[in-house]
Amino acid sequence: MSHREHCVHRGAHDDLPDLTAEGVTVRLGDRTVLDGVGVRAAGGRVTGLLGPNGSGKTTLLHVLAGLRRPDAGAVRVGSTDLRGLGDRRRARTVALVEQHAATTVDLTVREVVALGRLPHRGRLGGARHDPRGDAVVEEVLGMVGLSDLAERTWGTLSGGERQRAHLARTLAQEPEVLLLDEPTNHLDLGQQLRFLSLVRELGLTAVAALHDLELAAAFCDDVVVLDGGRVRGHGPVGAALTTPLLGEVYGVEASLAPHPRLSRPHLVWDGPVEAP
Ligand SMILES: Nc1ncnc2c1ncn2[C@@H]1O[C@H](COP(=O)(O)OP(=O)(O)OP(=O)(O)O)[C@@H](O)[C@H]1O
Repeated sequence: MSHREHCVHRGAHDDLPDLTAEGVTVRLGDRTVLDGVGVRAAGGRVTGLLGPNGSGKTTLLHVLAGLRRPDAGAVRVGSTDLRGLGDRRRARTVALVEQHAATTVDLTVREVVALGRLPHRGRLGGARHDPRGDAVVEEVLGMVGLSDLAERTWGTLSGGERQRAHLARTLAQEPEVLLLDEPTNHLDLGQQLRFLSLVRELGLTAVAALHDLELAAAFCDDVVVLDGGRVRGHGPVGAALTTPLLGEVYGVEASLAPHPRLSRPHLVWDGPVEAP
């Protein structure tokens, strides 16, 4: 059963919602970190959030997740404004796999993943009530390939296993939109490819901040390129990642070329842009 099918709040024939941000501005101290950012992450597609260090990716993800209130602008999932949702409803709508999520080392993997069920727990006669909780936890552990490690304590996991456990905890929330902040940091190449393949297979509306443009070209349907808190490029990978844009934003001579064997683009770079 796919993750999409087991989400009871979504009918089998419903389209997945778009995530849209309009005019999002965030000021921190005397700096404008996001400046009128407009983004549309299309339902069921994987959108890469790109941009150099400090361009505003993490700040935008926090706004998209409803964890940071922007100074101006709004975020919607479908037609629902995130500002109108309480914490529990919001957590069932949009969920973020954070870059440096802290976790208590003594918890087992299963207990960590079960934390994702908190927004689904109601109260029945004073007791916590989540009739589907155990089944969902088992299912998402299986999806990320951690069923065999479910009883291991957090402190004993490798970096790649922790990334997958964080993803499983987020999937246990059963969000409609999945946000990921640098999910492949610290993973070896094989783990990077498996992790992003898994994200694609989920079929959710997903937004992933990525530094690796080759991974973005390979796994994303669309990209948003931020620079200095503004959107510099937005659209399908092949149309958005142009040589002039890569030169202006990243200061590199690079272009997308057809992959020699696969029907997808890959990134070819020559080096830094020559100084004029
Ligand atoms: N509390 C703060 N006060 C002032 N400036 C801040 C604060 N937090 C972040 N910033 C600045 O906001 C800008 C955007 O930061 P953000 O972490 O969103 O960028 P990023 O694109 O995710 O960066 P990286 O790729 O390096 O992780 C940076 O210049 C950062 O220094």
